[in-house]
Amino acid sequence: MKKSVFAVALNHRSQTEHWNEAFHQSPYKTPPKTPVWFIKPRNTHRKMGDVISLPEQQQTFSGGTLAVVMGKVARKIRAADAEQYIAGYALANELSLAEESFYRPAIKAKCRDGFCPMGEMAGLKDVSALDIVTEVNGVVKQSWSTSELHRNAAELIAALSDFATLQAGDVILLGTPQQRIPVNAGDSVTIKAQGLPTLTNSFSDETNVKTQPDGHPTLFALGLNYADHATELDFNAPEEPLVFIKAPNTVTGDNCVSVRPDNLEYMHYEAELVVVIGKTARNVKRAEAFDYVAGYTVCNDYAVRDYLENYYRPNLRVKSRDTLTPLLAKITPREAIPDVQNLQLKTFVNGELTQSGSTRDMVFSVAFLIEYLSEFMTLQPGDMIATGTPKGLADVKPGDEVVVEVEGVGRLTNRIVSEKQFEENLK
Ligand SMILES: O=C(O)C/C(=C\C=C(/O)C(=O)O)C(=O)O
Ligand SMILES: [Mg+2]
Repeated sequence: MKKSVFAVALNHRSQTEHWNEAFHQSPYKTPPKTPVWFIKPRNTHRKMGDVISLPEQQQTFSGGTLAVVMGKVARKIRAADAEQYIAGYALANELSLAEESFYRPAIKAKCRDGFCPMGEMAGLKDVSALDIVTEVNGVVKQSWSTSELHRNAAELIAALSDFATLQAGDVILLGTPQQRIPVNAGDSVTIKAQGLPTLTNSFSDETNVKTQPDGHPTLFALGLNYADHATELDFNAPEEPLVFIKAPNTVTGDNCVSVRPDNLEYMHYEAELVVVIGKTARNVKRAEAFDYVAGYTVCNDYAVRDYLENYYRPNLRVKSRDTLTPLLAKITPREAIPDVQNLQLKTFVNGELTQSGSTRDMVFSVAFLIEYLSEFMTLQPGDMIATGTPKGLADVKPGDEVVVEVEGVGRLTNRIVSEKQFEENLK
């Protein structure tokens, strides 16, 4: 599996029914209006037959589901046309710790090593009422039907491809019921559905069960990792890192354009230092963290604030839109930066300084973040961590030139264009 795996929370009726009351109260206040997307990054990917290592002292739950596999590039596809973009379907297991909150579907619960095995793909004509059956050690523990989903595969493709270009081989997991199945060391879990190759994986409590995952490097990003920025947004600084993942479709390069969707109130830049991982990191202690760093680069983590849905942020619609993460390709080697916690960050819009801060003010340092992430997942060479942005956000408009820079690391320039300009250039 080389491509992106997108997943959607709260797409099964039993889940929205279960959470309905809570979603009308604080902190949610209102149920989500658009799909609550998340990503299963490459460290989670496994195949049929792989042994999956379970986290210690925390219950893991199986979530048998259907995966739709894209057959060609899909951009702004209508649900009625989605069928022709589908290569086929596969069974998958969206493994998770207990789902306790839908404030950024938590990577700590969903993105552990091995938490997304997937079976072989097959072509199926009609998946509108497909029974997805989960067996544990040969005993049926769950059976649910895709007819119980809020949005079907075509509707999810339309919603996602509206802002994220999908590639052939990209996958969308269609969701799981509220009731998940506990799995324990020694269990063998099989997911079945008529017409699809069965998916079986066994589970172990040995921590050294490894396979070599392939796939896109993961781009982690930190929310509110500078206390002054959190204050600017009327938030308290987080007590634990707020990590989200950005999909490859959002990444663009130096001197490229970024598209500001039409009819918006507020889209802002975010200058960020990006850490590039140089070697496989698991259970790394803070004191050794820099041994695992290849170097540093710079990104601009644009966000469309109009699309933040109250408490469910940041869904991919806000932070993972096509072209909204310019990233400098040049990596400054670790050795060239003696103190990464003392670098100036700046943003200039049309030549005027609008954002200025120092990596000194990070809430969670680079070393802390590597220790934190590698405690529950394997970081691999090429993975990156965008470490958050300081205070000083401002709206950007079509025609603006935006430059973000990190002292000693690099400078990244891009220009904002309207949707109309962008679409015309594509013709
Ligand atoms: O913008 C917000 O409200 C907070 C946030 C993300 C923040 C960053 O990307 C950052 O601080 O660099 C979010 O998505 O909720
Ligand atoms: Mg950011």
